[in-house]
Amino acid sequence: MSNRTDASHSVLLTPEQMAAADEAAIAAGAQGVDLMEAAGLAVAATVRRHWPMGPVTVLCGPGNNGGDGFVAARHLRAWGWPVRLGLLGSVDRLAPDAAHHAGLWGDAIEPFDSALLEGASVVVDALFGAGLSRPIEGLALDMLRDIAGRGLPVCAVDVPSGLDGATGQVLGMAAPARHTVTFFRKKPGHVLLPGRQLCGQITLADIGIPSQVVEGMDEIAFENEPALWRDMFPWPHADDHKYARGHVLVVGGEIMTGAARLSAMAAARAGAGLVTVAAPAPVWPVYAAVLTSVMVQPLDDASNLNDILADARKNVLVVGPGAGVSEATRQHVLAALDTGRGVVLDADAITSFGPAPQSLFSAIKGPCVLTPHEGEYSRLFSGHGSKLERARQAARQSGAVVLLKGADTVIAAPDGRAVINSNAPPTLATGGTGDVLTGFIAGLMAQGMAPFLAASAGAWLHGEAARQFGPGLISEDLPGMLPRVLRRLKAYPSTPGVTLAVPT
Ligand SMILES: NC(=O)C1=CN([C@@H]2O[C@H](COP(=O)(O)OP(=O)(O)OC[C@H]3O[C@@H](n4cnc5c(N)ncnc54)[C@H](O)[C@@H]3O)[C@@H](O)[C@H]2O)[C@@H](O)CC1
Ligand SMILES: Nc1ncnc2c1ncn2[C@@H]1O[C@H](COP(=O)(O)OP(=O)(O)O)[C@@H](O)[C@H]1O
Ligand SMILES: [K+]
Repeated sequence: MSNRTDASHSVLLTPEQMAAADEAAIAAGAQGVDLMEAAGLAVAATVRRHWPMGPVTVLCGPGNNGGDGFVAARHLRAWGWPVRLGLLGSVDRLAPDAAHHAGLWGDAIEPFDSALLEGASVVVDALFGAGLSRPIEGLALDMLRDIAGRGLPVCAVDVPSGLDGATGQVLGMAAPARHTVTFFRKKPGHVLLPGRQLCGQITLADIGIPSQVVEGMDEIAFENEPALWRDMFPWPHADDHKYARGHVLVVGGEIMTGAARLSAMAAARAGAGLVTVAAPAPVWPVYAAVLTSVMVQPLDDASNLNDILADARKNVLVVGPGAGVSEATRQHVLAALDTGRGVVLDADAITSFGPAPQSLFSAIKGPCVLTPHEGEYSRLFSGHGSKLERARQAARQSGAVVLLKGADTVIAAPDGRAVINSNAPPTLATGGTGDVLTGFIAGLMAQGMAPFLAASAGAWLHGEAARQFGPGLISEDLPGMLPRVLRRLKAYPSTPGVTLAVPT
């Protein structure tokens, strides 16, 4: 079993990449039947660890996922468990590795119908793996519905059958599992929704595939964790002064003044040396009255924004939170992008370009992060496929790092690097938390962190701050939680291995 001490375990392989990993392992001398033996043993061990001994029903499919089921059944039987096994299809049509293990099982194979579920205290779902090619139908569909309808506890092999390992979407039907055992590396579908919720607790089993088989694979995605970016995190140095830690400028709005203030406070907590809000002149006193460490400069019109931007030490510019959807916001965005400095665009800055996305994309030349939620995404982009693919397409198209928000936030860079964030609790579904995330990212970029790393780190810190706060969260609570989260981050062991930085 993996103990996750190495960042390479946050690699997510698509089913195609996993098949390539299997092939590479076999080309390097591993035997398919041995990989299957290790996989099925890991499943049996997971059942034994999490359930008291009792009647278990193993449901085997026609492919290699079913092969793992035969192995698991054999081990559980050897450990004294009462095991019933049903096969979808016939033994003589099994692929060679699965047929080998069906032979070793050498016990009754029952007809594939609901009688198999009678009296079962746990069901091992070894029908289909992560690479499912078409929607579940027929007998398999009936069986999965029956399992779900009875509320039987399930231990899934690789994925709950019906879950598409590439996208996290359900093809036809999937019965929710309490535990899912997957092999070598997780797949995007284990982390993206709704997949993540269907898997229950995930065990990542080492089945003897050497980790080097991943080297050289293109377009690998990662599950977000500190090991990926912690070594590039901008901790303050002994000889730093405030200007060395960057200066974030947040362009504030006239009506929704809270949003920019949340971003500003968040940028300051993330460690920016200085934070300024450029506040529309009529509401300048509103901002000034409640901000203390954050400075406030009055903003009259676009030309005045250029005056404010003339100070090149303002190295990261935030536009969008509470900005209003308007021509003025569009102009502020273009002025910010024109500086070539770091820019984080959120909310109204994104929506303001809904009618003319290309005019935004052509203006993006420097380091830039776009942080759309799904609604904002669909105003700028027409990407299709999984959330991972849609974020990647948007990053390629815009030339910016795109952070596509939600419970399974995806961060993608124009060069194809991608991270899926999995630590965000649903208490974040409350107004203003996105403004805070924008500020975290800007604050990290101001201290020199590259946009993709800052967005990945920002999303993790955001989720962690919410998690540690617990129930009752409102967005104002998040910046104040950051010191505690940063203390924890600092204590994280340094893990050489995979990082998100572009190799130089
Ligand atoms: N050497 C290997 O390749 C290893 C594979 N392992 C297991 O192998 C699995 C992958 O094996 P496979 O590629 O055979 O995939 P599956 O076991 O998912 O089976 C695919 C088979 O199911 C059929 N099928 C697909 N969708 C269907 C549908 N909706 N309705 C009916 N039939 C459908 C396909 O035509 C094909 O025959 C992994 O999930 C894992 O459990 C493990 O044993 C580890 C080693
Ligand atoms: N159900 C959820 N689980 C986890 N995180 C969530 C959930 N819903 C929203 N979030 C997170 O909360 C934040 C909301 O941001 P956003 O939609 O921009 O709201 P606002 O504009 O009010 O700040 C994002 O970081 C998003 O990923
Ligand atoms: K399965």
